[in-house]
Amino acid sequence: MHDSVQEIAKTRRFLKERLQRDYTTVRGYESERNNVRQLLQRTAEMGESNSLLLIGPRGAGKTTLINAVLTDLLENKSFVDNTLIVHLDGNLHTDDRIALKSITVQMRLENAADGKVFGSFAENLAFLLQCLKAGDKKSKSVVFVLEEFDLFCTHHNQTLLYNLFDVSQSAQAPICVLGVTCRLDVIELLEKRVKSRFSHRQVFLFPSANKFEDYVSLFQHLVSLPSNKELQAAVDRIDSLQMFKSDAFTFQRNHFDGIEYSFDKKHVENWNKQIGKLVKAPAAQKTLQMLYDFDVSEAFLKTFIFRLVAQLKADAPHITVEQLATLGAQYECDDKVELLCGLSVLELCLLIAIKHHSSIYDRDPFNFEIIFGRFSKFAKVSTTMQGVERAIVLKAFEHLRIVELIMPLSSSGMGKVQKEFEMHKMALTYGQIQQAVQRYQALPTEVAQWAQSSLI
Ligand SMILES: Nc1ncnc2c1ncn2[C@@H]1O[C@H](COP(=O)(O)OP(=O)(O)OP(=O)(O)O)[C@@H](O)[C@H]1O
Repeated sequence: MHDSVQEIAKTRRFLKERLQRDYTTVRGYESERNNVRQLLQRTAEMGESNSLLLIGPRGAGKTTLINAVLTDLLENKSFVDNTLIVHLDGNLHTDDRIALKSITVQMRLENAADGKVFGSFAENLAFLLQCLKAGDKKSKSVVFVLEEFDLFCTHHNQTLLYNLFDVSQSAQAPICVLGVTCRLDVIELLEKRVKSRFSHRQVFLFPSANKFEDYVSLFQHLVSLPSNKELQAAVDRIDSLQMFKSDAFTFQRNHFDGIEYSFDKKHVENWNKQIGKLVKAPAAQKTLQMLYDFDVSEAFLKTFIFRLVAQLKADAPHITVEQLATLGAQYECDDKVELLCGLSVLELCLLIAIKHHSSIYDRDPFNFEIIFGRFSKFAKVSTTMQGVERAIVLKAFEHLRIVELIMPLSSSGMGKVQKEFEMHKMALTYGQIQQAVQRYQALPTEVAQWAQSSLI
């Protein structure tokens, strides 16, 4: 066999890396991509300042689109020479001071700014931009990419946004501000003075649903291995982008380093042949159809494949139909039933008591006392539950509430009503309890019988 242990390890690592880090191949969005590309080009080549918001739902491919455009532009030498890219993220740069510090670092101007005292944010930013002007040569352009743009709107006075948009509107220095967000109403979040400085250029990304055949070929593409030539191109593309990003964002860099990404030709052939067979198998098609119905997005498919690829090992060197089906089944299963199967027998007994109470009293609310009474009747005649103390049963009842399998009727009652008398309702269907009883491992027979009976 050509599938040596090393080749399998390499395959697994390569496929995982590609799924995680190949942000450069974007499918669709042609016009949106051109739009962003032209804007960046104009900033770099003509020194125009611009601002633009890229808006779309989570996982729509906004970041991917920007990275793909940047990678394209990196092939152009004048763009590389004339441009600096600064990445900011609303989740990381939670206030303007942190953001400014990061901007300074990413522009590699810590030394120039060291020891200087600035009167205002605007002064500081102006200084940084001024530093980019070298003698009488034209100034370098700066592209600011603001991920989670909406979070910057919550900063005090929106100072960063105000200043960036202000510069982008005046002729101080060529900058391009690209905001990325999933909030459609983001414009409404801007203060009046900020809004008036924004160019109101907005690009919306709405993912169009793939056809099922395209979904299957995408799956096949993502799990197939490229030939060695294509492989090198892919690795170079990813690395060139990483190298270009400034130091503050190089934490992901060089992941590809130290690994020789060349595969044995025979191994690639075998692997791809096997994948070709896999996607044609009816059982695999069924699983893919289920995934397609569940979520058509590429982001979801990639996560699924990642989990699949992670299972590759020396004694399981191929992706099989069975693995695909088992993993797919996990998306179909009921999480609540899984949770019920992890409860203790006592907790499950309480749920059975609740179920009996609900079916007798037409889903009337219940409290601990009611359920304890019902449980005690069963415990008296049972061998496994006899002698369980009340305090322990109360603890189990409270646990059911913590994991939200039962819910208090009103939160206002808390504190006033003693906890044993607080009314609750069930957040489960009878079917879910029934399924859990059937699937629970080593459940005492008497408990299972009690769950079936309608007498108690
Ligand atoms: N059109 C597309 N082409 C290629 N990959 C895509 C596309 N759409 C989504 N993806 C994939 O989906 C995943 C999420 O994409 P990305 O991070 O770009 O989304 P996003 O819109 O920026 O999400 P968020 O709002 O969470 O930042 C990535 O793995 C990306 O490769």
